[in-house]
Amino acid sequence: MPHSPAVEVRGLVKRYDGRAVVDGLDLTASAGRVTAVLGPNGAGKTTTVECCEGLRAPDAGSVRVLGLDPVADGPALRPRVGVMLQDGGLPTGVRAREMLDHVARMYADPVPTDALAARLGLDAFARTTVRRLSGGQRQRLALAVAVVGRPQVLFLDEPSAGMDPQSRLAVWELVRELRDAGAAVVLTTHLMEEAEGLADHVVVVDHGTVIAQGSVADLLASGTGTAVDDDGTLVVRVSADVDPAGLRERLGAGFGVEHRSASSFAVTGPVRPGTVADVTAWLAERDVLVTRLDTGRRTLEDVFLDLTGRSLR
Ligand SMILES: Nc1ncnc2c1ncn2[C@@H]1O[C@H](COP(=O)(O)OP(=O)(O)OP(=O)(O)O)[C@@H](O)[C@H]1O
Repeated sequence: MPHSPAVEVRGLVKRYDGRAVVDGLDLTASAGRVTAVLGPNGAGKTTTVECCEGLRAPDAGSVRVLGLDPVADGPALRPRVGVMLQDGGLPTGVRAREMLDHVARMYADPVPTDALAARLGLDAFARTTVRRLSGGQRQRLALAVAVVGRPQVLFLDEPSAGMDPQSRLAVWELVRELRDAGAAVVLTTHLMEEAEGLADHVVVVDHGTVIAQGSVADLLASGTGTAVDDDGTLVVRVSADVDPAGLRERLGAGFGVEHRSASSFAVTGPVRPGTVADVTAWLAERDVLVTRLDTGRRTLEDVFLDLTGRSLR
């Protein structure tokens, strides 16, 4: 089997108004693998993917998809590449199912649309025009349109953004199947859970360039944070919102406590069995139930924040 990468980006530069929003970016994606591109808002992910899709021409560097130039060889690539744009990118006056059937007719060997519509739950809004679809429904239709031609390369820009949990699971299952069938899947996402669950290879982009890459396991192992060997993170999910600030005093010096959401907080520091006991006792005194405890394992989100910092873009 030939092993040239399905997508190969070298030294990509894209400027807007003289500002390089993609600045010497390298990216490789292979057949039969899901490559997830992560990065803060404005990092240059969509611009990079749009250059791969032939929607934007690079200012410098090279982009090859299946060995071809996405701009110059667009007509040759179109039947072999599936694209799901961030805003759906579908014409708004067409009914959902007509849209899918119309696109399917353009391919020699499309996926049967009845089955595809059923598994992505399109039947419930088959006769609704794209304009009237909810955000998540539009995303599901856009995904169906992207995959109906059995693409060898599939670009998904934030595929599950705005989707309910049921749809997200259906999308993940479909992406895994396509990957297992040999497609090269490139997806951008802000969902760390999506990257952890789907990606064979993760590329972290910031300020238009790649700042880290590898498998999820590689990235978790290569933690760049300040944690010393002895330190760990205890992520605590709770049944009721609780301000964990007082817990810091209880745990003493060397511990940090971070409120993450209404139902979770994280304790960082030299986490020991006694620490877990202290945390649960402190919560019990407040009549708050622990619904989940994760110990000792940095998450992809921890790594991502270490790499890209905490300032808003
Ligand atoms: N057509 C355009 N004209 C001018 N600036 C643009 C254009 N398209 C994108 N940009 C800018 O390029 C930068 C990168 O945008 P891009 O959409 O690639 O980021 P992203 O990583 O996909 O971000 P997000 O996570 O928010 O989707 C941003 O600062 C954006 O404002």
